[in-house]
Amino acid sequence: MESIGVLLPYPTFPYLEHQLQSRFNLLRASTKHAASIRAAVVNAVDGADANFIHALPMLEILCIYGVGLDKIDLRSCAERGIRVTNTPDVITDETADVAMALIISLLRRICQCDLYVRSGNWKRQGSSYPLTTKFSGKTVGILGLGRIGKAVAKRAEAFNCKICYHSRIVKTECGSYKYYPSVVELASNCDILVVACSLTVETHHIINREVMNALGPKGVLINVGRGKHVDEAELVSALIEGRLGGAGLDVFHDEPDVSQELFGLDNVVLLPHVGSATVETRTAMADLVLANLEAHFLAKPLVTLVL
Ligand SMILES: O=CC(=O)O
Repeated sequence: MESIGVLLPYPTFPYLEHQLQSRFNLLRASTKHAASIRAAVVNAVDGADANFIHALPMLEILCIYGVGLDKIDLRSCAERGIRVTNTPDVITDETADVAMALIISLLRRICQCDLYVRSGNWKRQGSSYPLTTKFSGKTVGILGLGRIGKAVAKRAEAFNCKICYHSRIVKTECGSYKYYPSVVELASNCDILVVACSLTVETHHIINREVMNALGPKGVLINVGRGKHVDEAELVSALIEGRLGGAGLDVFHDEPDVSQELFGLDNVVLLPHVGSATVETRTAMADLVLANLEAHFLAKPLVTLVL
């Protein structure tokens, strides 16, 4: 397959780059080589818009190194008969782990406690750190009970939490979790609201002022989905005004730009979109990309087909 042109438009995980380089004719820019590019590998954050796809007249397959489809112009792909794959399942555990880390960091003030020790304040002040908030036994509300949502629920169950959710459809296989027909009702009935749904026109800014007010001054919002699920300006106001207890965020509205006001707040934990960012998971994601590419060019069934 060394002669097959595969476009990688931006640097990525070195293992993936290396593997692509050794198996295909790896190309870095579409401009000069458009006519020889038969496959492209993109990530879920930068995506592939209509211009990107139209610039590649010979494109047969678009492999997403990630799961989110919100930055992929699926319509252009469908119109052109371009096949699309992503990397589900292998990222589920990591992303759910990060949701748990955000919850515990926020409630138990892990980042502040760490600073308390490092700064010497523990020794200087000779007093114990102020009391924090218990996680075990709380009610966790999950928005989107897909793969990641279910993995969060499973972990929270191990902490003796009660689980409730809102999804487009009732998940009959999760009968022990309480379903709420609206996000506001879900937010009114949980202590911790975890956003784990995909970003679509319907879920854009689904976490709005009303939802934040329903979650309330003791409630916390955790976002491991997409920044655009949350009205970030409203989030800043809710946190500053004390209408919302706290937020743990792995994703932001216009990342890597983060609302500056969040930096000054003590009731937030901010992560640089690292839900799936471990060596193990990124390797598994890369292997899925490679497996899909090879399957396509060997005319075998794709492993994780989107389109
Ligand atoms: O956010 C990451 C992804 O969609 O894979």
